[in-house]
Amino acid sequence: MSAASSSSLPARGALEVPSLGADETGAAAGEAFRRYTSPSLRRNGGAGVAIVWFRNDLRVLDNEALLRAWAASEAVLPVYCVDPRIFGGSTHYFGFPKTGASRAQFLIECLGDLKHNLMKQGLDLLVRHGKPEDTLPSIAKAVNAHTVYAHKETCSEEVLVERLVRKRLEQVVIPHPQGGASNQKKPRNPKLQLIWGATLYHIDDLPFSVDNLPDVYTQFRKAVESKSAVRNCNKLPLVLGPPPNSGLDEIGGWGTVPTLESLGLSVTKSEKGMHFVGGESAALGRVHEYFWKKDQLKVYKETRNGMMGPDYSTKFSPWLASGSLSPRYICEEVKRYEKQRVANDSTYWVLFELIWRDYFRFISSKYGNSIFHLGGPRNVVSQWSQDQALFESWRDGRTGYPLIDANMKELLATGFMSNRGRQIVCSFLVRDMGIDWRMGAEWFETCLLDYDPASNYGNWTYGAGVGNDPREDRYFSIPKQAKTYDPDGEYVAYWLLELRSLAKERRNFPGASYIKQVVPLKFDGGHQKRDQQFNRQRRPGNMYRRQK
Ligand SMILES: Cc1cc2nc3c(=O)[nH]c(=O)nc-3n(C[C@H](O)[C@H](O)[C@H](O)COP(=O)(O)OP(=O)(O)OC[C@H]3O[C@@H](n4cnc5c(N)ncnc54)[C@H](O)[C@@H]3O)c2cc1C
Ligand SMILES: Nc1ncnc2c1ncn2[C@@H]1O[C@H](COP(=O)(O)OP(=O)(O)OP(=O)(O)O)[C@@H](O)[C@H]1O
Repeated sequence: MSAASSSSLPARGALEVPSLGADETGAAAGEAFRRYTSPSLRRNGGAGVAIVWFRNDLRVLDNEALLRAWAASEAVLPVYCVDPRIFGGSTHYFGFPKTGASRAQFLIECLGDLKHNLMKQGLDLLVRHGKPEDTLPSIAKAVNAHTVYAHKETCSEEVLVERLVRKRLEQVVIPHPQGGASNQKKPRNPKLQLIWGATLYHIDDLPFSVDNLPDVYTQFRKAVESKSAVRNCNKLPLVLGPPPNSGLDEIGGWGTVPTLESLGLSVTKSEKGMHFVGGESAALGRVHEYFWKKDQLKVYKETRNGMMGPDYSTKFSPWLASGSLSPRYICEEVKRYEKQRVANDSTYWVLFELIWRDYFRFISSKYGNSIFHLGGPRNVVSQWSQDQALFESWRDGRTGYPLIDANMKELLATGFMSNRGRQIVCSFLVRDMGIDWRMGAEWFETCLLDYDPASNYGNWTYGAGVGNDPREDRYFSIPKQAKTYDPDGEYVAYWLLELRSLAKERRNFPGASYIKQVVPLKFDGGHQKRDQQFNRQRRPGNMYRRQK
């Protein structure tokens, strides 16, 4: 399938995703909220104050932590901690910025929109700069919160923070709220209540324990599709307010959503490509735009391997990663579309891809830190280089291969790259350059708007041939990929101006008209045969050995 036509991106100026504008976006979000509001929902005897600690779940719709807090209390306090480890820290091995400026900007927009949507529900968002384990206990003490509700994460950095928050909350003492049974009225500690909510399929509904998760994706998918059901989205009451009426002044009021400058970051808005608008409203707007307005869902499977413009794929990933969009909401919209318009392979395929996302999330739980280690979950031993000059030529889009360079420039300029592009640049870095795959993964961690540890490291370990599934060990031939997915060189000429004047068939093969190639390709002709030969050579026991 070739890439979408260049007419889908203007030659100058970035295209907003969604491209609806504020009014239409607001209307689409409002309509979604109306559909999911149930006026008959009532608090069920809740007492006292509950805190919602927002993490990667920056939404109001289908946010179970928020709803559980509402049901269990008389007043809800939503809190977000601007964690210096996330906004100021570095990646683990190679010290790149933990969160690049583009993603920070996207998250700031998510927070602004979350605050807005919470206010519409009679609440607000308390924003604090600091580590959750330092800030949440003092907030809990000030408002006498009996519980902190939050979504459960799976990777060790986030799990460590959960552990620290729990421990520090145990050191806080609060009085018991009025009205409980008399034997429960002694002072107590706020509890941390963690809720599973990032995946399409709930972890409790899997037909196996996470430790017994199949290592082959297809087995996982078939099992959940046949034996599990996706839960319904949680309905919202008419209002979620009020917030607590005392204690907030003591801790300095609601605080403000940070700006890029306040985080010591700056970003130059790209003149090209896509500009993603952060926030739950934009996310709901994008679902409306892609499914209903542009009616793209029915052709998704045919277009999804494209590289140009907003509509070859859903572009839901940045909102899914920040939690501004619930995968269950997407699923319900797919079902609604299938009823009202058409059901075909394409409508199903979006769910197929969302199951990949689930799969990597569960894999991160099963395999723990090994998804971040050089040998990956299978502990594969191999020779890797950390050649800085080669890595930088990849990072900056100066390899001499237009398809690689265009993709890397898109990533740098916009924080996004297509799935096709990601597979190609990953294969090039690890197979043709022989560079330590973690350098690539960490650079993606810095740049991607949709960075998600499980999906990023899961896909990189697959691409590097060290993933949990030994059969996933593929070499992507650059000439073959260029001919198939960018036959007229539209994509490379969009990102590399110097190629525009060349004949279409030469843009991906410019020879001396373009910069010198930094490495030869492992295989550059007779692609099919060579690809297979390469894969055979890399099987364990030859280039790869398994560690005993
Ligand atoms: C090396 C590499 C690194 C990646 N890093 C990330 C990452 O950090 N975060 C991330 O969300 N995705 C990552 N992906 C997966 C995939 O490239 C993106 O999810 C996808 O390109 C996002 O665009 P989209 O929303 O238009 O996807 P669509 O094609 O519209 O797919 C719909 C949704 O399905 C999910 N999905 C699709 N493909 C995958 C996949 N291979 N793995 C997991 N989920 C998938 C995503 O949530 C996506 O939004 C990576 C892929 C590779 C090869
Ligand atoms: N959310 C995350 N994003 C990126 N990396 C993560 C995340 N969670 C955990 N990691 C990585 O998991 C690894 C955990 O490191 P840690 O030192 O705790 O354990 P380890 O297994 O001994 O690893 P190492 O020996 O490589 O340091 C690190 O590579 C860390 O960066």
